[in-house]
Amino acid sequence: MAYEHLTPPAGDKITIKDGILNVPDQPVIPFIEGDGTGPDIWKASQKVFDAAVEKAYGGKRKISWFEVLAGEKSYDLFKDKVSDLGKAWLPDDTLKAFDEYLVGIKGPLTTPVGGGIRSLNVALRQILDLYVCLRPVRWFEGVPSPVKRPDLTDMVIFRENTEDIYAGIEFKAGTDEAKAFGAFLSEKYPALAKKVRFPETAGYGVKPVSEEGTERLVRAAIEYAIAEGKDSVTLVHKGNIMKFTEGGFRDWGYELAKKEYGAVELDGGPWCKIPEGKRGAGIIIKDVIADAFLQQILTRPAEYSVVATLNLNGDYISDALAACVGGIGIAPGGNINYVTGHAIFEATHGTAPKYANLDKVNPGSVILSGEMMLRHLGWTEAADLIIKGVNGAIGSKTVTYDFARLMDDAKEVKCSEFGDAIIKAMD
Ligand SMILES: NC(=O)C1=CN([C@@H]2O[C@H](COP(=O)(O)OP(=O)(O)OC[C@H]3O[C@@H](n4cnc5c(N)ncnc54)[C@H](OP(=O)(O)O)[C@@H]3O)[C@@H](O)[C@H]2O)C=CC1
Ligand SMILES: O=C(O)CCC(=O)C(=O)O
Ligand SMILES: [Mg+2]
Repeated sequence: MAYEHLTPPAGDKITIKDGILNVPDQPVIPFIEGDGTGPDIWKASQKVFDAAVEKAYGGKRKISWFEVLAGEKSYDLFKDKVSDLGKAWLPDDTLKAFDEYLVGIKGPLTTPVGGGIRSLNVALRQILDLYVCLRPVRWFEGVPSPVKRPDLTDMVIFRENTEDIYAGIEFKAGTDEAKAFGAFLSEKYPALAKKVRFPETAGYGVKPVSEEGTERLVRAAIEYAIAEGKDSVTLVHKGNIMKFTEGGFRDWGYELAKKEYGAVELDGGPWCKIPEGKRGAGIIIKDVIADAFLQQILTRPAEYSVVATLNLNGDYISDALAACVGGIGIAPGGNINYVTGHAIFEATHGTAPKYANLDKVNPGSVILSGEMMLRHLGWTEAADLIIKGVNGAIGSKTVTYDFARLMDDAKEVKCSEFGDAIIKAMD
């Protein structure tokens, strides 16, 4: 099927075979600029990516950027041209491009609170089945932080990205759907229906969490720990209260570690360890209840390394951990399906609308998301240059407002200037 409104640029497709990506020298990479501060951030970031690739490969490799639309820019363009407004927010062309070219990157997209459209960010993850939301959290020397030892925080979050209460199965209070759901409960499960304190005015949410969904997420986390030489994978859940969803996540996670990696219980369990002679020998699989985890990331961060968790917990944990190492101005991520090869890299933060078009915010999260993307593609030299550039810019205290307000003697620069400082520091 041809594109309806888009024309792809010259370049080649990234493909996957037996789980290994094949990356041409001029890959077409679709991107969404994003809403709010997205355009400012994207402009600064793209310049950094191109500079890093040019410097690393001297013209032998080059990204062929393919702008695809979603969010407000798309809606404004297509709202009068389509009968289904959902397709104005997220056109089929955009989905086709991410599907066809496998790996892409995006800026943040707005989601209204309460009513209005459901999250386009979540829709992209669900439609492309990007089951891992990978969010590394590390401290860059010199970044101001509210904790005493930010250097002790070095974690990688594997957030399940397709299930949980986050999937958006909800019934609004007072609607026929909510009434039907309440009636179904009363009829089939009268004891449970009694637990709904105010049935006449209750809205409902459904929280699907499956064995398959848990297994593929936990498998990805353990594989990462093996590949990167990490010593533990921690399952973070609220399984004491939500026994068959969050508790299921914990139990299925441990079972997978035993079944596929031969992990054996330590001191009667449930913690377990992959024994000598097996792939991943020495890795400990442990678990912690989510509320305790949120205080321990402040009090004992060094005890955690790879973290596997459910969708909503992962959302909260991402921002909390990002704050420990300097805030969401510098918190990258990637949404990945390791089987099909589909991936969309994106920052942890949102559109920060009050700063839109001021050329003010920190582009660091999208720049580091691009760094993750380049590393994911095997373009390690370009990725390393971005890290060198970020370290150099921060080291010289040339930073955006979010860092500058917490640093002594910093030179506050604009979003675009921070990108330029990163490029300069690549030399
Ligand atoms: N994946 C995505 O596309 C995401 C989209 N969203 C959406 O974004 C919208 C706004 O959400 P909101 O809750 O305000 O969260 P945001 O992450 O957009 O912003 C919250 C605050 O975080 C700080 N911040 C955010 N981005 C940056 C940056 N690049 N540099 C420096 N500081 C930054 C600012 O703090 P300060 O005020 O202290 O300067 C900002 O006010 C919502 O519609 C939400 O749904 C949210 C998260 C992810
Ligand atoms: O989709 C959104 O608007 C918010 C998503 C979010 O906060 C996240 O994925 O971290
Ligand atoms: Mg979030």
